Amino acid sequence: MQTEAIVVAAGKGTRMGTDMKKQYLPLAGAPILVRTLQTLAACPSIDRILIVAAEEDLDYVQELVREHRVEKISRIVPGGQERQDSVLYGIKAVHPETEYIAVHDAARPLVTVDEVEAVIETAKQRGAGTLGVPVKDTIKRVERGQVRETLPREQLWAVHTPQAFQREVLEEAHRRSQLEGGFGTDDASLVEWAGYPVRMVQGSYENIKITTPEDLIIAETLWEKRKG
Ligand SMILES: Nc1ccn([C@@H]2O[C@H](COP(=O)(O)OP(=O)(O)OP(=O)(O)O)[C@@H](O)[C@H]2O)c(=O)n1
Ligand SMILES: C[C@](O)(CO)[C@H](O)COP(=O)(O)O
Repeated sequence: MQTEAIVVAAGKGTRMGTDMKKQYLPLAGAPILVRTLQTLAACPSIDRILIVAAEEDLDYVQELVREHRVEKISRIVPGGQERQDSVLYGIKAVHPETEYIAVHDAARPLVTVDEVEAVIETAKQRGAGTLGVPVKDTIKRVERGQVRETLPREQLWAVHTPQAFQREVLEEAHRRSQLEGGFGTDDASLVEWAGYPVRMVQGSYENIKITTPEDLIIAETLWEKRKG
């Protein structure tokens, strides 16, 4: 059962507001993308890693992989306008023998090997799984500044990556989304929309997505704490 990881790294990092795209900023001395790739490469269940990067960054990413001796990299392919497009281009480029695909954000470098392994195992057992954590805040739905409702927190989870799927399930969800105009900020939502069940795997609150400048400070602190 071969598993390929698709690492999406083709975003612009607009909310970070730095000149350098956030996936290339250093986290404890190495680029965030490299930190993410190193963890995935250490996962026994992952056979290959495909990187999706912006067209203009393809040579730079190739150089990063070489310089940091990242293992298991199969291909580096250009991404698209939205995250969903980048994942689709990745799916189209996976190795023909791939049976399971784990999609992961380059911007989540704090994921652990155990978390990745747990999600892939879930995909193998149940077809589709995502990491996530129960929300800690009370969540309200707001329209034009007016609170409309307070959602039942016991049912709400914040969703992380990786998200892992049987290859055919992910392919069908993306194909149908493209044909019927479906849009999702994650892959699990496309798979749900296509009618497949998705299992939630509880992960860690540390698996943050580096999105705004304070996330980088938090990530540095967590990284240092792990080093002991
Ligand atoms: N067209 C896109 C958009 C996003 N991503 C990737 O998807 C992950 C999650 O996206 P996000 O954190 O929102 O990154 P950006 O889109 O870069 O951020 P922003 O919305 O602030 O521009 C990131 O690893 C990002 O590089 C991608 O591969 N292709
Ligand atoms: C996939 C994701 O990281 C799950 O939380 C998230 O949906 C990405 O969203 P973004 O708008 O691209 O940051």
